[in-house]
Amino acid sequence: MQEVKIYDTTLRDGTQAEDFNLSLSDKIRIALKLDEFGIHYIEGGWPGSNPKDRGFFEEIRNYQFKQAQIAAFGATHHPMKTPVNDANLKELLKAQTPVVTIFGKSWTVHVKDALHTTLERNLEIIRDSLAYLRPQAKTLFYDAEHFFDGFRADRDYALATLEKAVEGGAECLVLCDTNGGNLPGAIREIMAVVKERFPGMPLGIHAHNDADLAVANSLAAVEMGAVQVQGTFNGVGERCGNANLCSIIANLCLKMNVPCVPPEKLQKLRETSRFILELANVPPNRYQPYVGRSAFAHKGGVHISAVERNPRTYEHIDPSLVGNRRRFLVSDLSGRATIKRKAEEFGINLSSSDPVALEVLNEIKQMEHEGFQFEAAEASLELLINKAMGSSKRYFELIGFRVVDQKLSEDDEPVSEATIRVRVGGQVEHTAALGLGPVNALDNALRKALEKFYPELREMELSDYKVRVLPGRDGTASRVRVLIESHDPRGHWGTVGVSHDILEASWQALVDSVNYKMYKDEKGLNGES
Ligand SMILES: CC(=O)SCCNC(=O)CCNC(=O)[C@H](O)C(C)(C)COP(=O)(O)OP(=O)(O)OC[C@H]1O[C@@H](n2cnc3c(N)ncnc32)[C@H](O)[C@@H]1OP(=O)(O)O
Ligand SMILES: CC(=O)C(=O)O
Repeated sequence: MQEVKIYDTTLRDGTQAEDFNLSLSDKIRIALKLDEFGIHYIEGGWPGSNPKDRGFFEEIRNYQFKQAQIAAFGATHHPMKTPVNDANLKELLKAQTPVVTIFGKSWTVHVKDALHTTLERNLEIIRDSLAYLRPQAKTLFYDAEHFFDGFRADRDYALATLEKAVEGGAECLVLCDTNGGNLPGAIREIMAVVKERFPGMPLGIHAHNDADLAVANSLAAVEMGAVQVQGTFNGVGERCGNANLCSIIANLCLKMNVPCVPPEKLQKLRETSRFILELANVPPNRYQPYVGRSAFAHKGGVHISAVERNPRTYEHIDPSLVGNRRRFLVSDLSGRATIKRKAEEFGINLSSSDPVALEVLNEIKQMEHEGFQFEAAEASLELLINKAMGSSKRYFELIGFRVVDQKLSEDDEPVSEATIRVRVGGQVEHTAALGLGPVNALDNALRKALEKFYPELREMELSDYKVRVLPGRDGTASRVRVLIESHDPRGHWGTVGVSHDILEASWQALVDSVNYKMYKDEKGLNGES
């Protein structure tokens, strides 16, 4: 199949997503990352829209790109203006990008109701806008907004808009499913008509995800001969998003054998996806196909037992091809094979026929029934398996703790204070500490008591603390589950506690976290549990 060029619009259409915002320097860093990954075109923004986007185009000129070409995006000229006096078109040229992309109206409803002009005038606008840009634009693309909806409403008119774009000098006609409501069958049928009408003209696709079909529609367009696919990393974009390039690129390379990015770059897919989310401060979707944390996570005991024997039984590709990894989750859906596999991951030799494996399995099932969850608390799980194997070490013993929360008046912030007594070896340590809230006070007091014996605890920090009220009892009498995530310079790990008492649940998770830190340091492990 013919090579498909990937046109990334994360920096433009991506930023039209709710809660997805990028600074100018984020945009530059993402553009460089996309270039490194092997993307062909990077749409940097709309220079006629705002100073940040104009700043982007000024600054990006100072960087050398390996193969990516930067595109500036904008609309055809305003109906009441001519191309020469249209500020938007002028800004597009001032951006001095190797690629200019403009969108125009294909749908009669849009021409009349959104643009407030006549069908005839819109045809002129399209042709004249492109013709004005043509002499100065090295590469000129035309995004036919709402093309599929427009075609269904008035096929001849929609095709006439493309004629005008070709007359104006467009080098690629990018057909857009702007409202994201079309089905792959419609994309195929309409692409077939356009292909016949414009033989030899490169076609592209720009699909939105409102019917959850943007990826399928983009791939259908490629099957019909599209040579350019527009989309965004992680599928961010206006409303429900744009076609997700992570899935499109992986599917083109691994399922359709269509060359798009260099094969060796595919292993950077997950890293690139994460990099962009990190800069936008958006939490990753763990269920995202190919690149999500759960994309190759196996939970059902039957699945794990089979994947152990042959990964192909429950994996559609080798996760390493896209830079992801296989994970085995322990839960009340596990079997002995899961425990054996998990123990192996922790460097513990435990056969699935060993009675300890069954003992651990039953204990986990009982604990999960009580509200524990080990998927995000693998450090607690590792300690539990060690204990069952008789190889756990007790680093300290609690003699007792007391936590006091005092609010002296309505206007005062509450003050939390914890006192704790622990025994380490033969020595008893008695300390007190204040904190921002009772859990923090308890954490501070415990560390203060232990740091004298275990100075490495100073480099450990809690990075996340989550409380979840478990169903079953009413209101404040409910059981709660506390999940704590901790880290040190070498890794991070999760621990869990469950109780009717939020402090007790926090204490359990806290103790596991401290014990795990000392255990992993002793074993020379990096964490990541
Ligand atoms: C399908 C897409 O995703 S297209 C990209 C959408 N992205 C954005 O809108 C983000 C950037 N947009 C902006 O910064 C602003 O909307 C601007 C600068 C472009 C325009 O701002 P304003 O001039 O204040 O207009 P406003 O946003 O209120 O309305 C849009 C204008 O664009 C016009 N317009 C819309 N599409 C087109 C088009 N294809 N060609 C020419 N004009 C168009 C509308 O008719 C309207 O002008 P009017 O009010 O004079 O009739
Ligand atoms: C051009 C564009 O962003 C769209 O039609 O969705």
